[in-house]
Amino acid sequence: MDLQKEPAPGPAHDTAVLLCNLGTPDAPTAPALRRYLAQFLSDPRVVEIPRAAWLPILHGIILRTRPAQSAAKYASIWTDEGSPLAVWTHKQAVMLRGWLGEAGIQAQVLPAMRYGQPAIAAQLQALQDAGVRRVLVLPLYPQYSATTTASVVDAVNAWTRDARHFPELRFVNDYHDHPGYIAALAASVRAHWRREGARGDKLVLSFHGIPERNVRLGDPYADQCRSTAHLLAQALGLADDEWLLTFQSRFGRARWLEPYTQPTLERLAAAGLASVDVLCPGFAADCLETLEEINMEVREAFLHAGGKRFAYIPCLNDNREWITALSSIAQTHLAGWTAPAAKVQP
Ligand SMILES: C=CC1=C(C)c2cc3[nH]c(cc4nc(cc5[nH]c(cc1n2)c(C)c5CCC(=O)O)C(CCC(=O)O)=C4C)c(C)c3C=C
Ligand SMILES: [Fe+2]
Ligand SMILES: [Fe+2]
Repeated sequence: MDLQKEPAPGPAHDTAVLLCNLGTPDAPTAPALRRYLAQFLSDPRVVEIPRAAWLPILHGIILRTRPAQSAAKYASIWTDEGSPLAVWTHKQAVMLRGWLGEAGIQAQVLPAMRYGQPAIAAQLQALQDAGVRRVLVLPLYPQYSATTTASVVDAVNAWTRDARHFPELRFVNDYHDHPGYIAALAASVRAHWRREGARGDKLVLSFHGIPERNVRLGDPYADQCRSTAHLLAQALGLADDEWLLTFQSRFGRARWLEPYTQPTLERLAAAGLASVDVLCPGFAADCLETLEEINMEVREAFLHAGGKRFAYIPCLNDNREWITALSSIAQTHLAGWTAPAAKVQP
């Protein structure tokens, strides 16, 4: 699938939604990973270490070893259509366009990636060239973090800095407590329980981590993850000892948000916890961090430590209730741009 060109632009509309996700390598190979990780890890929003100290470590150490290791992990989740993150984001853009159309809102919806392709700048340029005058930037991060959401805003601003006349812009900061998002998560957990015919002893809600220092400096991410987790547990009617919030994907040696997913599950398994259901509510689409890290690495660690049953609940992906929520989030932010013109009294 050519993600750069899809979905087809369709009839011209002057309003658009840019559906932004993190991005993914072009291929599960070491050279592709080197390009992707070089862009990703040199973003000052992602690694907040002074450039002069960080860039020699990045280029001298990390980019010599990590690309091959990460490529092998990506190879284990790659599909005929490409990287799951790209495939799902693309599908979400197509569906959102259809859902908005059903609601009487004619807007183009394009997927865009913060790192890799299709780049945010290229998609904004394509919209501008197609005559779009208003763009809603919707990052697919339910919880705001400077490492992710603000970095998308930076990429948009880098493009506007070079443009003489750019479209009117709006941004969605987060949707961590949006009732439609929480309801879609709850429905997906209930559907999983029904499919399995059983519930685990605990529902584990694993969010991507960030450095603990970022939170101390004012990043609202951790609070928003806790808020999402509580709202979801409440929607499912879970008692406090029936669920658990953890943070995954630690990078480097600094302290990140705790409790860490894998060590926590290993400790609980060793202490006799037999069965878990695991959901990653902070990821709008399945990707390396969910399919490989959680459903392969953490699964194996849990079972190895004595756990008996590890059931992974997929991300919202193309779930219809979720696309309805996404459409509602978009509509709220499009208000006034796409509403039918008000009748002017003579
Ligand atoms: C180095 C620091 C990193 C921070 C901070 C970080 C925050 C963060 N990331 C996501 C979502 C995703 N991250 C993904 C992969 C990934 N993340 C990091 C590092 C940091 N992330 C790396 C180096 C990688 C690449 C893979 C690897 O080599 O380990 C992905 C998956 C992308 C895919 O192609 O499937 C997602 C999604 C969030 C939400 C977040 C902060 C809130
Ligand atoms: Fe990450
Ligand atoms: Fe990871």
